[in-house]
Order: sequence, then C-alpha cells, then structure tokens
Amino acid sequence: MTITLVSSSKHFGGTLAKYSHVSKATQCTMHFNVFLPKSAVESKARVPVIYCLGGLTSTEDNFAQKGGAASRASKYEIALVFPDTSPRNTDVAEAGENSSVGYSAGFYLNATQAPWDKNWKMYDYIAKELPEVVSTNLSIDTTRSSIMGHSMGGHGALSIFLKNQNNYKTVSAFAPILSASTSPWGLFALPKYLGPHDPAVWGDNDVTHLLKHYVSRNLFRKDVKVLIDQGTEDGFLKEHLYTHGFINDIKELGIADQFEIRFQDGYDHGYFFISTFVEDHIDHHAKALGATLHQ
Ligand SMILES: N[C@@H](CCC(=O)N[C@@H](CSC=O)C(=O)NCC(=O)O)C(=O)O
Repeated sequence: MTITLVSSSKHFGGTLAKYSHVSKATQCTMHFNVFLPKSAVESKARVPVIYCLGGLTSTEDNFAQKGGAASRASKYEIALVFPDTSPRNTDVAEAGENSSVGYSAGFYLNATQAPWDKNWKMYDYIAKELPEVVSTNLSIDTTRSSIMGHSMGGHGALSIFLKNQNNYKTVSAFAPILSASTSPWGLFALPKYLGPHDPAVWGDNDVTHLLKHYVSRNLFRKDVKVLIDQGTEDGFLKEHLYTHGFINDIKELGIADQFEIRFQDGYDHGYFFISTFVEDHIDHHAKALGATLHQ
C-alpha cells in the first residue's frame, strides 16, 4: 500500500500532489491527485476529505486542474482526492477504442465480463482501496469523508454514497448521469462490463434503481441532503442524464425534500459550469463534515 510521489506544487497555501501506486483492485498502476490544505502539510493535522470523481474522457487531472475546488477547500482545511476514472495501461486491446467504455470510462463499477473483469474494478478501487491508501499514507481522516462527482462521476458518487451511507457524510453532483442503465453512454458500456440486460445486475449499478431499492427498505439515510447542479444548456441533458425523470421519481418516493436540484440558467456540461458553482458544493460538504471556515 505504498504510494510514490510523482509531482507536487504549492496550491492555496497547501499542496496539490500527484501520486502513483499499484492497485490490488484494478491490478495496475493507478494515479490520483490530492489537495492537502496547509495544516495537513505543515503540522500533519489529519483533515477531512472530499473525493471528487471525474467524468468520461477525463483522467485524475481534469477535476483537479479545472474544477476550482481547492480555493474554497483550503479555507475549511479540507483535503480533496481526485482519482483516475479507469484503469490504465492494461492488456485490454479495445480499451482505447471508444470514449464510453474502457480508458476514462470506468463507470465506477465492478466489471464481471471478459476482457474487462480483471482490471475494471473501479467500485472496489474508489469505495474500498483508495480510502485505505490515503488514510495510511497521508494526513487524511477518512472517518470524515464525503463524495462528489461530475456526469459519469456524479453517477459514481451517488451510487457509491448509496451503497456506503455510513462511510460518507454527504454527496453532491454536477450534471450527473442519474440512470446509467438508460443513458446512451451506459447502454453502450453496461453490456460490455456487466453482460446483457439483467434488471438485478444492471439495477445494482444504476443510481435511480439503487435509490428506489434503499428507500423501499427504509435504508436511505433521513439526515442526508443531496445537492445537484445542472446547467440548462447542457447538450447531454435531454438524452443522457435522466434529470427530469429522476425529479419525478424522488417526488413519488416522498424524498424530494432531501434533494436540492438547481437548474443553472445558460450553463453547459463543462468545467466553466462546475467551477462557477463549486464553492457551494464545498460549503455543502464542509457543513456535513463539521469543518469550519477560516477566512
Ligand atoms: N465525448 C463524449 C463526452 C465528452 C465529455 O463531455 N466529457 C465530459 C464528461 S461527460 C460524462 O461523463 C468531461 O468532463 N470531459 C473532460 C473535460 O475536461 O471537459 C461524448 O460525447 O460521448
């Protein structure tokens, strides 16, 4: 579980560093970026953490470099962990052929189908292995964790939160895919990762199905508030994200009051949208993590 420092830059009084490590879950070398605030760097204070999951076509760099989250996180002394979005440099020849499956398209699930089932274990990597890696090697207190993500990463953040509600204080998302099993991106990737449509298997990897599952069993935490921002000019909104269907679903489930879904006028799917509203998301997480603002 050792990690190797690849690069480090001073950033908002702390550091933004890139590490590599050999992952048991994905059986390959993985990279992640981590923002550590000043107190974690200078006095090794163990700080709370927000995991920030990127979307399709992204690496560990997109959210770290374009999301603009570190400025606000530094004021709360919160760490940010930016994982990669898939395994890399594997033997899977077709992994680089399509932007919806393979490299940069891990969907934060555990693949069961060859040739993906050896390395594409991104659920295990993010939910189980990475917290151990950062807790063991860095000044991070993983008992105070939360998670957010963008698009495919929003779907990942919400799914991982729902399956591990005691491990994360809260969750938020930017323009999340809200139903992987009906999104054209998911309809391309899921058969390859999980096999032909099987409601139980695909449902276990679909946010809307998971939410219905947990609510119907009274297993959706009542104290949690979920923040979602969605741009009205997002070209993926109508076909790929299931946002309006999800809003109807949470109303029918009687849990709409636990979701703040904000439509942001004129914004698209990209990082200019994310960086505009990221401070609100950091505030949302800081409140749940019990972090205080130092101006
Ligand atoms: N080429 C893809 C979509 C490309 C894209 O917009 N990727 C988004 C995430 S989309 C959902 O996960 C992204 O974050 N790209 C990286 C960036 O830095 O902007 C397609 O059209 O299928």
